[in-house]
Amino acid sequence: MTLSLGCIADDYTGASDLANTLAKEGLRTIQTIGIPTDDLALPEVDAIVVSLKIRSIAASEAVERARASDRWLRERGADHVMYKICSTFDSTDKGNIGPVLDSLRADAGETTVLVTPAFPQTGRTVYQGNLFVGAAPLNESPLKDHPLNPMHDANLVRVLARQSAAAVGLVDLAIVARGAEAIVERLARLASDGNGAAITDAVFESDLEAIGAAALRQRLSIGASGLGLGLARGLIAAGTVRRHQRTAVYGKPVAGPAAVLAGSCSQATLKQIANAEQTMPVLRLDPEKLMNRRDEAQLALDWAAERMARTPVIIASSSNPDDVSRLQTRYGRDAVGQVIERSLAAIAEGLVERGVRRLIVAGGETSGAVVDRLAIPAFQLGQEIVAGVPVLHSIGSRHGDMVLALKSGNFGGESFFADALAIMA
Ligand SMILES: Nc1ncnc2c1ncn2[C@@H]1O[C@H](COP(=O)(O)OP(=O)(O)O)[C@@H](O)[C@H]1O
Ligand SMILES: O=C(O)[C@@H](O)C(=O)COP(=O)(O)O
Repeated sequence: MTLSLGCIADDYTGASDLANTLAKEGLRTIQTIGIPTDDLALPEVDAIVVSLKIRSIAASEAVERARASDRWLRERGADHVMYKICSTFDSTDKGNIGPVLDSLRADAGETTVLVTPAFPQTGRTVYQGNLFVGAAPLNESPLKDHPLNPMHDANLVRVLARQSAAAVGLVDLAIVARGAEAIVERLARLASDGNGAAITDAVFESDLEAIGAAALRQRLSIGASGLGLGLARGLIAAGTVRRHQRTAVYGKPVAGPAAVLAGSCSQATLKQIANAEQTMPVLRLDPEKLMNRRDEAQLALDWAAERMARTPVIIASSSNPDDVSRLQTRYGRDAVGQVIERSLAAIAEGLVERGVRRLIVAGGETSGAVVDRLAIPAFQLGQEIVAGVPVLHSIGSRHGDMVLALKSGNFGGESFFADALAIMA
């Protein structure tokens, strides 16, 4: 297999979002969980998205895993590697976007790396280096209350400069609007001024096409699904890849009960849970008890077992920002995140042992914990449910065929869970 595009995603929902975009644009794409083992049979593809869970771990470890994935992808022919970050630039002043960028840039021998989290389909746009979520600047959006990486600054030139060892410049919209050559010239100028990265404005798909064409002149780029769209269109326009009709895998219907697990505390997910509560049973886990009682997961499984032969069930730890911050003050941010992720992963395993084969997970870190516990090695792309969230068909799962949807906390409308379950039926 010779890859035309290699991708490394810093979380699993982000990986499925990017893989969905690449597949929609005509690239044969699969999502792997980490670097696949040699014995995993993979179909012939144009692009692989290696999913890592490195958004909120120690920067040194994130760097090590990203570099290993980069080497693996390049050994399989990928000339260009895209590092997929969140469209809301989820990170802290310690990283991990900056440290990973610095190390992948050095490995690729690049001077100034193009960076853009724009994803207009989901309302993420960048202007003068400032990230907007819909109409709100990032720091006024619900991301200001994220449990692990609250975002308090919309100016990404500043945000990235705090994380990266190198200086950070800007390719503004006026330059992007002039097309790929103008972007390349601006990057060269930024390089000669000593910048290691360039936040790049983008508002419309045409901006992303110019950005994709410019990025392909280099060996590395960093961004969200919008950049993936630009790279895919650039590869096809250049004749490097033949556009394949999107062949969403429909597969054999997967029988058995369906369940939803939610660990995201985003406003979108909170609304989706409230909406679903009108039509299906929802168990709201008590986060305080999860922190203290070992049998909480077992109680949740008993609750689910009584219901799931008749109806899909939802089990959620999600709380509003005030409750999240109270719990974190008491137990510490990292401890809370890890304990709750572990509990939801244990519940996922118990549900699958009891026959669940269709599973929706809300939350990136939560999805990582669940998929790791289920030890699913890779996914083929199925139908798109909403922008950024595809149906995923397991490859090589020890539980037999499974169908999953890994939903970014922030994605999807209020009826997402019912809509997704209908498509996954
Ligand atoms: N009630 C809660 N209080 C505090 N933290 C929580 C609660 N429920 C879940 N969490 C943690 O919040 C984090 C949510 O992150 P994630 O799953 O990535 O969601 P999102 O996609 O919205 O970013 C996880 O680490 C999860 O364990
Ligand atoms: O780019 C995005 O917004 C998503 O693909 C993404 O990375 C999701 O992260 P979570 O919100 O943590 O699920």
